[in-house]
Amino acid sequence: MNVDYATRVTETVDILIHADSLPVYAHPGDAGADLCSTQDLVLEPGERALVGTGVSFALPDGYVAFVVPRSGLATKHGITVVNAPGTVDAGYRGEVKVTLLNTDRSEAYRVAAGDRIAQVIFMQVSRANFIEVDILPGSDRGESGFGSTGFGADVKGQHE
Ligand SMILES: O=c1ccn([C@H]2C[C@H](O)[C@@H](COP(=O)(O)OP(=O)(O)OP(=O)(O)O)O2)c(=O)[nH]1
Ligand SMILES: [Mg+2]
Repeated sequence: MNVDYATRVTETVDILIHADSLPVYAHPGDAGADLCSTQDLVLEPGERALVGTGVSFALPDGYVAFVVPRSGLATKHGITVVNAPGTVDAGYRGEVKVTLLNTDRSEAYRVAAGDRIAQVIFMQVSRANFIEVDILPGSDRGESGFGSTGFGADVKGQHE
């Protein structure tokens, strides 16, 4: 099928923001907008730090912002976000901060103010209306989990 990507509509949502510098979508269609550090710091091997971004949001009700690592920093330098995905609640009005961790065993990592340290993804979420029952409905998987289907190419329990 021939899809004309130019005619596809990208859905956007208005996000109220207070920011030193706006998060940046590096390419059209990117899911994540990069967040920048407000501070200079050095992360020694194994060290973590709470890093400011200078950004605060008033998210629409029913939305969440997830703070997630940048793959380049992770792959090249072992820099990740400890609690990924960091959850920014719709009601939170404080500065969005990033708990960076240097997982590298030998190399320190230097962050300069203005560096893009993580990215933020906006998503709609459902809140649960918990309905207590005595017995849960059955399912194929049941209580199997934690590797129950194996790890090779063959999937245990697979059916037509
Ligand atoms: O990576 C993150 C994660 C959270 N937050 C902010 C926004 C979020 O709404 C608030 C609380 O986050 P969370 O609920 O994950 O932390 P908690 O340890 O449960 O704190 P609290 O008791 O305040 O809910 O902290 C960030 O700025 N960055
Ligand atoms: Mg919480």
